[in-house]
Amino acid sequence: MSSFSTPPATATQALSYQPGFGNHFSSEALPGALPPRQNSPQRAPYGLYAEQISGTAFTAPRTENLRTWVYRIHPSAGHTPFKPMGSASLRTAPFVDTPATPTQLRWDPLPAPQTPTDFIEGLVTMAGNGDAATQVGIAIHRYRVNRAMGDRSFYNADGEMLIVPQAGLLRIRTELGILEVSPGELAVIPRGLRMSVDLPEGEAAGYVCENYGVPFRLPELGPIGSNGLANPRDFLAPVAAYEQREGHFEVVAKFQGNLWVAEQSWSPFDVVAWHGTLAPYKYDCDQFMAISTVSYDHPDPSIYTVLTSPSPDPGVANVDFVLFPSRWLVAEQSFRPPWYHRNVMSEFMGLIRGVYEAKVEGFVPGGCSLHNSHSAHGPDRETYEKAVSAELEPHKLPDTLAFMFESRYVIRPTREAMESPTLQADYWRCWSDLATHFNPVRNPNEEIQR
Ligand SMILES: O=C(O)Cc1cc(O)ccc1O
Ligand SMILES: [Fe+2]
Repeated sequence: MSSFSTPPATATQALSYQPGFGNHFSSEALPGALPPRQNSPQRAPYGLYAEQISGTAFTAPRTENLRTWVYRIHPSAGHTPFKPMGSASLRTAPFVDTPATPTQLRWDPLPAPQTPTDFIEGLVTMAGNGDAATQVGIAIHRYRVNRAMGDRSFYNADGEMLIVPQAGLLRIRTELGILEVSPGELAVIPRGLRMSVDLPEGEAAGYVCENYGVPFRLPELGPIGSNGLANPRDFLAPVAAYEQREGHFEVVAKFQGNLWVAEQSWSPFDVVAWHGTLAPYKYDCDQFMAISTVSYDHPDPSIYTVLTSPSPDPGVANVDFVLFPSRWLVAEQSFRPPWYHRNVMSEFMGLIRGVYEAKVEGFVPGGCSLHNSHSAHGPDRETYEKAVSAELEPHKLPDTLAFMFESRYVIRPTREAMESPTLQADYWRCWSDLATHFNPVRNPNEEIQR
């Protein structure tokens, strides 16, 4: 016997969400399913089981503390013992199977899978750093998938998952409710929360940043003030949505770098009500309030930080998630694209749509690039030539959305990424034919009035 409190995965009915970043949310799919004044009453409403899921140590400071109480049909513990399960291309840090190269790297999109492949089977680890065991660093994966997870669910004890779709809608069922996430939006699934990814459009591709460190939060705004960049109210958490379904359900765990699978005879998405601060969420990148110069020069890309996972050193990120959206460029007397640079932090970039402002060609939607600590990079030749001869009128960057995972730790590519046919062998050539303009006897800038 099965019954649904929510429509099945193919339905198109709009979902409800609760707005706000880091709120203490409350949601019940049946009236009165949340105990009115305590977390763990002798008997929970409707005969439900109470269970607490914590995302930080019990004793973490209030401002950082994440935990949620769920009221569910079955407690989560009732599954068979976990058995090891292989994984095709999913890897976990530390990454030591191939030396990290200082060469600039760029990849084409992943090819379409040849066999039915779900979201977990389709994760291909590109690079990462730190060590999942000590909760430091990240792993960066890509996915290209064509099969719904259906009655297979997944939780990741190694880190939270920032999912950045590039193509295809994701319908993510979680214990706390359902998120639908389109290209141009992102989703964050907290460490340990069970989820299942279905594909209403049949296939999907995108990127995942698995964050072993402290959970993503909004960056400080400093002198920007109390508004701007990603505004808290644009983050959306789901509402409680439970399934009461019996059958054969798999729970896949990612634990210390390995996948494990257990079985149970009921859907893990059986939470009827919940309240708390630990919640999955989504964000529409088109809501990002971009701030930049209205006078001169190109600001550091940290001005486009959406979310940050801090490291113990103030201002230095385990990982920042940075967006490069469509926006107006108005800088006067300035070289407007990103400058040439060597960054102590390491930069992994992806492209959702359009053309990235520093690369005329070769960096395509679904592709990615890696410029590691102190590896020199910047605009390709054509971008440079256009930028130095451009009329500096106000100019709107046409529809585009690129992003960067920037980390203080060197981002080591995996052996699979280095041996992949998608690796562009000639990427380095985009800078090799930059012309020399130097002329020691004539400085045309002397003719320009400042
Ligand atoms: O390398 C890149 O393209 C990312 C980047 C963008 C920018 O505007 C300034 C610095 C930077 O690293
Ligand atoms: Fe850069």
